[in-house]
Amino acid sequence: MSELRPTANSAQSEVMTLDPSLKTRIEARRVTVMYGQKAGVKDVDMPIYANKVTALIGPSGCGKTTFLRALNRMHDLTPSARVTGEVLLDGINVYAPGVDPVEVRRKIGMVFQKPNPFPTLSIYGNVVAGLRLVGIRKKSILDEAVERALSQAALWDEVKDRLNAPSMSLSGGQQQRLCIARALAVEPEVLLMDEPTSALDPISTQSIEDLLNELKNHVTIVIVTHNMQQAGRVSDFTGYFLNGEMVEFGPTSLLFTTPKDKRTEAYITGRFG
Ligand SMILES: Nc1ncnc2c1ncn2[C@@H]1O[C@H](COP(=O)(O)OP(=O)(O)OP(=O)(O)O)[C@@H](O)[C@H]1O
Repeated sequence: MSELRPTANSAQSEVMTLDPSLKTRIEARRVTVMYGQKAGVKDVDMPIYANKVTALIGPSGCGKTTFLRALNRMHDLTPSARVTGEVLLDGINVYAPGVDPVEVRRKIGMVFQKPNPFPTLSIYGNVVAGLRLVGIRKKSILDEAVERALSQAALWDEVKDRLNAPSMSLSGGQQQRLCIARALAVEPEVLLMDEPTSALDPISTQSIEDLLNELKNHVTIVIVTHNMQQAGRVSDFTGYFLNGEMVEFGPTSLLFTTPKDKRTEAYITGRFG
């Protein structure tokens, strides 16, 4: 049955016929993540296009987060997890011997479900944390990075007069935008977002959703969401996962209106999941 599997190549060539200007930033090839004897995701092929938002959707436990974390080697930090297959970032396999996982995570940053600013650091201190870690000390460079990253995260105007205030003095939505600014400060190429609005109120959710549309001018975005309406609002491409497999991938507008697979159709019409 493997010839029926939606491969990155088949999905890719079809999508690129629709828009030949698309540039592939990441290509996942046969990515499998095992937790002990159990597969979290199996043989996933998927293209991630540059400066687009790609949503990963599917019912709880289908492997969305597992796949997302495979993209920037986050599973290296989970002793029970083992990843096989390839993740090509601009053509280079991030799992190849000699590739530094810390550098991979600088290029492919991550924002988590719950806002997690460093609680003992100020707003400014949070944004520059990654830059300080790599030895950048010059105040003018750090100041510039703070203004740029906070502006990109649509937080600058709200905090520019209190950059030294504790990060925990911000609202939940502002804390999440601070975490986005922290991730952007090191100028990643890709930003992975794992249900970034699930802990936020509707107004903060909307401000993050509005932000994504602007952010994709600077960075490629992959977002896990269990909210199909959100995927429809924010994403250009969508991958539908079920039982650890990627069932279907395509432009969001097509996948939501004319899904090719009966299982995708059942999910998006609410008959399942
Ligand atoms: N650290 C782990 N150890 C063992 N099994 C795990 C681990 N993390 C996830 N799993 C299993 O892998 C499968 C996929 O989980 P995953 O969290 O990726 O799904 P998900 O689609 O993101 O779910 P949700 O929408 O509920 O967050 C599930 O069966 C889950 O129980």
